Amino acid sequence: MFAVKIRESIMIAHSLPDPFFGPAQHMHGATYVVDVEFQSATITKHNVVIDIGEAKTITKKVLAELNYQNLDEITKFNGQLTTTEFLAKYIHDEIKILTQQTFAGAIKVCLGETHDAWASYQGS
Ligand SMILES: Nc1nc2c(c(=O)[nH]1)N=C([C@H](O)[C@H](O)COP(=O)(O)OP(=O)(O)OP(=O)(O)O)CN2
Repeated sequence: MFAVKIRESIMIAHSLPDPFFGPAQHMHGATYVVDVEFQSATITKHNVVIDIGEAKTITKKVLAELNYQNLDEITKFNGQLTTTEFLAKYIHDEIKILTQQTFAGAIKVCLGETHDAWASYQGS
């Protein structure tokens, strides 16, 4: 299996309004390190999984909607607990849509929320 991984980061604010999350029920900030891995059993005629420039451009486009935002104010997240797992899948799904013409492999999105905690979503 081949893979290309790129890294970006975003800063957001949000709350997780459920007693399950203890103090994180209240508004707080997070800086996520966002790792996006493009996986493929084959490589193209140019011997790449995906052009790294394209991978970064598309990832930045998806993240731009979230960066410096209060996620509680984003209408499409209404009623959702915007956990790291939820955001990893959301970012995955958006990147998948934007790469549907150019990349047929699997995508894994891993969000590092602190130096010692991560969550990820891997598509098929
Ligand atoms: N599986 C997840 N668990 C938690 C998430 C998450 O996104 N996925 N998010 C949070 C909070 O947003 C925040 O990042 C951390 O909150 P905090 O209560 O300080 O963290 P801990 O649960 O690690 O710490 P304890 O205070 O020991 O409970 C929380 N969990």
